[in-house]
Amino acid sequence: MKLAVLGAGAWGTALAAHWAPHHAVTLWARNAADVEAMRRERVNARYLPGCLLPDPLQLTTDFQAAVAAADLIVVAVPSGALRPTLAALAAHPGLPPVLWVCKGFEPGSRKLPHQLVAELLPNPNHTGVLSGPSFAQEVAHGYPTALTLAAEDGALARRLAEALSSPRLRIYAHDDVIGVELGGALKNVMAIAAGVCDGLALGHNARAALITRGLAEMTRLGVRLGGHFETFMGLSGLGDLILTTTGDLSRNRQVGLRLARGQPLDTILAELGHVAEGVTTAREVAGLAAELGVDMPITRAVCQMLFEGLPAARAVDALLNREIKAEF
Ligand SMILES: NC(=O)C1=CN([C@@H]2O[C@H](COP(=O)(O)OP(=O)(O)OC[C@H]3O[C@@H](n4cnc5c(N)ncnc54)[C@H](O)[C@@H]3O)[C@@H](O)[C@H]2O)C=CC1
Ligand SMILES: O=C(CO)COP(=O)(O)O
Repeated sequence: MKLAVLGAGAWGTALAAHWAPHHAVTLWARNAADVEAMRRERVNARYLPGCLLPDPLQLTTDFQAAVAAADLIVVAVPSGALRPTLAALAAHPGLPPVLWVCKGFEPGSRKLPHQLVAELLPNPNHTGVLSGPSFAQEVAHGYPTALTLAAEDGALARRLAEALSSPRLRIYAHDDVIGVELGGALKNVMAIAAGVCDGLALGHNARAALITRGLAEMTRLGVRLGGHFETFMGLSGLGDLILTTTGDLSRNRQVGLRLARGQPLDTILAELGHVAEGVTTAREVAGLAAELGVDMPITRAVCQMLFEGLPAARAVDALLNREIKAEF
């Protein structure tokens, strides 16, 4: 298969490097100097240091050429950059199937990726989402990983899951696009909360409680928005929640760990040097939940810490001392 991976951050680079031995892969980046450096050094020093880029992997800044040659497009830019990337794709005649891998809402519009795809692409039926527990560094190094690929068209999901799986990357097919997208977006907010929990050294009990109640909160909103309950128990829900609430490679968890130390958000994001989708997603989700009357106390607490300067310890006290209620 001829793949064009659009976006050369940590995740786009890792996927392109992983697939390069199995497919003809071109990785597109918008920055010419970055592409030049990657060609020369065979490493993406800024976003994925320490992972060698396989020789067959092609690197380009020529968007049109990358798209024209592809029979599958994988959009790997953050949610905030999805709209312009889809708009550029939409101008292209005879577009092949398109997958996206971002995990978040469009900042400001409260829209999920599939809603932007429906708005902008001529053939939204020919599209899908790839998500699940997958740190870029581990995929790039060939560590075993399992993902979910969801498309409205079940046959397309199955065909692409088979084509993109490798001996170290097992991809399951699914048809619940909304549920898969929501799991990936909402777990980022919970990863921030878990970072706070561990940054304050609140113990294993607290973290287990947070993960469990976080899953309840994700599922409550997710089902209300049309996702299937069982999707939240799968790889793209619980799987990714476990990974990013416990794994220090998670940038969202890192945001929480630093919030617990009292660092201001601007400093945290500047030092991170990568996107942490949970920050914008928390704001979008809190607004959406309030509008729909869905109770999301952990998300609210994350927003108060991120945007209203609520000290982490006070947010924890407030969460623990809410009115007692039934678990289910
Ligand atoms: N890093 C990871 O382990 C994983 C990340 N993801 C998701 O993948 C998406 C991308 O994440 P990362 O690659 O890790 O982010 P990153 O912060 O490592 O890199 C972001 C990349 O997007 C590029 N970019 C930003 N705006 C752009 C635009 N308008 N046009 C073209 N390129 C643009 C940047 O130049 C940079 O190369 C996020 O939604 C993230 O949640 C999903 C699974 C794993
Ligand atoms: O989504 C991810 C792994 O599945 C990566 O999480 P972070 O964006 O928090 O690093």
